[in-house]
Amino acid sequence: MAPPKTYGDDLELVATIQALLADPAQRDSPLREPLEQLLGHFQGQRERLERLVRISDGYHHVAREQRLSLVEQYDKQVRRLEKLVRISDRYQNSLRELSLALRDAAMHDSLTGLGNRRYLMERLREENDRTLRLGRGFAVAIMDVDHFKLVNDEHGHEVGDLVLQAIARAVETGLRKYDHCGRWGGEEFLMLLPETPLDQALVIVERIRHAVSTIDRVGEQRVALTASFGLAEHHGEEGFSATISRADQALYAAKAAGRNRVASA
Ligand SMILES: Nc1nc2c(ncn2[C@@H]2O[C@H](COP(=O)(O)OP(=O)(O)OP(=O)(O)O)[C@@H](O)[C@H]2O)c(=O)[nH]1
Repeated sequence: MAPPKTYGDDLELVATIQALLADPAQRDSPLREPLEQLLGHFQGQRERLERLVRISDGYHHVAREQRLSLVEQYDKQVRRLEKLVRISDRYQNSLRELSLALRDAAMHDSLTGLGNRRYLMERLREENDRTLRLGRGFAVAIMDVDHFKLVNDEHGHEVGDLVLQAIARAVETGLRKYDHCGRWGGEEFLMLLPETPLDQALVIVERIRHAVSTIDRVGEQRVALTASFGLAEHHGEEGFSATISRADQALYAAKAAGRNRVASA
């Protein structure tokens, strides 16, 4: 089988025809006219082919430009996205910090820095769940400053505030590191002693009662302070509200019995 014709073969043929037409010996040849037509046809084809090549080159050029600009656009978008991610990360971090600060503020008493009632309720729920799971009880003590109204009346509200802060420090210092304490309201504080039977809790609460009674000065002001305590041990079979009620009743009993003492229920 003959090999396929190439463009080079065609050029050779064109050169042969041109040589024939240029040959003076062939001037009167009867083939001259068809050869001239063939040459014209070849030249027409060649021009068409060159036009096609130019168009194709142009098309490739445009496609290449478009491809480059697409790559650039893509890179730009990626950089923009990376920037957005960085901004969003920073934004989320500050939101997280803000929400932690808000949570902290919502859980703490601003005067004493201790946990507030909401904080204490969370700890009570946790300890209550632990008791239900593991069967270990906990003790609750409620402390109320004795005749605190007199402190305010005699020394003013500001000194009253300082007294509450000093008492908060005495309570914190007297507790173990795994105990919880907070301001239950006004001049009342609540202590939560995990996994502590009543007799052990009594020793700890007595220590705090004594510490409060030794506060004799806040700032420049001399003061005489005592506090009364109601203590109750929580058992799995009762809700923690019932334990708090019992501690409250014991506190009233301590007040009624003359204050500056611990009563247990
Ligand atoms: N300075 C100050 N006083 C407070 C604060 N919260 C409550 N109090 C005061 O605490 C006093 C509590 O008085 P009472 O409930 O009558 O009790 P008490 O004088 O402590 O007497 P007993 O509890 O019976 O020993 C009130 O005068 C309140 O105004 C506070 O944040 N700062």
